Amino acid sequence: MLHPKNTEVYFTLNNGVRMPAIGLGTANVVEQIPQTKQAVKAAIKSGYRHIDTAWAYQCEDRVGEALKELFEEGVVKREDIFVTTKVWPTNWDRVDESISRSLENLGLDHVDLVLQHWPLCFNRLEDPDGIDGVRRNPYHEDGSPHYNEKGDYLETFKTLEKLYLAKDPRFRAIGVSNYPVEYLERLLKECQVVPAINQVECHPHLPQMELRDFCTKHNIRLEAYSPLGATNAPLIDNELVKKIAGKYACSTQNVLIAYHMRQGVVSVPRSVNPKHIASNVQFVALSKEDIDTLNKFGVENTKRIVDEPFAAAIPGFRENK
Ligand SMILES: NC(=O)C1=CN([C@@H]2O[C@H](COP(=O)(O)OP(=O)(O)OC[C@H]3O[C@@H](n4cnc5c(N)ncnc54)[C@H](O)[C@@H]3O)[C@@H](O)[C@H]2O)C=CC1
Ligand SMILES: O=C1O[C@H](CO)[C@@H](O)[C@@H]1O
Repeated sequence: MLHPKNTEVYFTLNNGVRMPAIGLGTANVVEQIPQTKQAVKAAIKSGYRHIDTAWAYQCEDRVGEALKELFEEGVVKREDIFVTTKVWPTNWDRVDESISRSLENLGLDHVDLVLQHWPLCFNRLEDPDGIDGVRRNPYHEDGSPHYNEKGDYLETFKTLEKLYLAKDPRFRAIGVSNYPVEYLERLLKECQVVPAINQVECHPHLPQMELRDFCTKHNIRLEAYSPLGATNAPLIDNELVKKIAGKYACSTQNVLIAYHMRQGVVSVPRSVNPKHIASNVQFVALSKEDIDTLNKFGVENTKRIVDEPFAAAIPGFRENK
């Protein structure tokens, strides 16, 4: 064993910022949103130094309450933790306002990383039950996504880039999420700043081999969302993962997280259960041979688990790529 805990592993981003290799995911299902505060407190007390959140998760205020108490209790200092937030497609042309709103929710003067959440532009439909009065996932009556047809998804990153180059003190790094290779190619042609991160669904059923190679070549760090297979963690019952976990006498959850850690990929498992949060930090020295076996399994059994109908416009999202 090289490291006693996953929480002690850090990766360096392309602008020199150090990012903890594991973070707590906070895209909690609606009923669990009220548990976000205790989950963040449990995570930090278990050694996590990285929280992945977003305006769209409707829990930034609860993350903020937890952090405020942790700072007041002297458990951690602001500079010891890494906080990510994201700009949702309804805010695609309101990047500046979205960042300010997230900081207000979080009660922080800066986050460490801002991601463009999806390469999509949504129309803003007023909805008193939405977030800040706007529907999160807007659809037409016929069920098709309410895209802003005049919008260009790259505008969001271009605005982030402009703020970053102007040394906006509200964040330390910028990146993207859910960008396929084709979109990254366009971004690299039209922008000067290379995104520090591309956060995408990634696990042994979706190893993202082509995207991973592209990101490595261009110094974009891959970050895995849904590392356990999303809600109810279906991948913890995967037979191959169970077999590998048996070899290391560890849990399947630990194999699923080590799969990323050992490949230089950041991961952000979500839980509101303090025992699960604490157990997810056990480091496993997964061998190259076992990683290759898991990658081969994924190439042969590719399956995207997070299926958002609004993602249909993005290449690859409906072809399990
Ligand atoms: N950029 C994007 O578009 C997206 C980002 N994300 C981010 O990634 C994070 C993680 O992905 P998720 O889809 O939330 O799913 P996940 O793959 O982290 O799995 C969450 C499920 O695993 C369960 N779980 C966690 N630890 C466990 C353990 N030790 N034993 C048993 N069950 C356990 C949780 O109770 C929950 O049901 C999100 O919370 C969010 O922060 C997620 C989806 C999309
Ligand atoms: O980050 C996100 O989480 C939700 C649920 O998986 C998804 O819509 C979004 O991209």
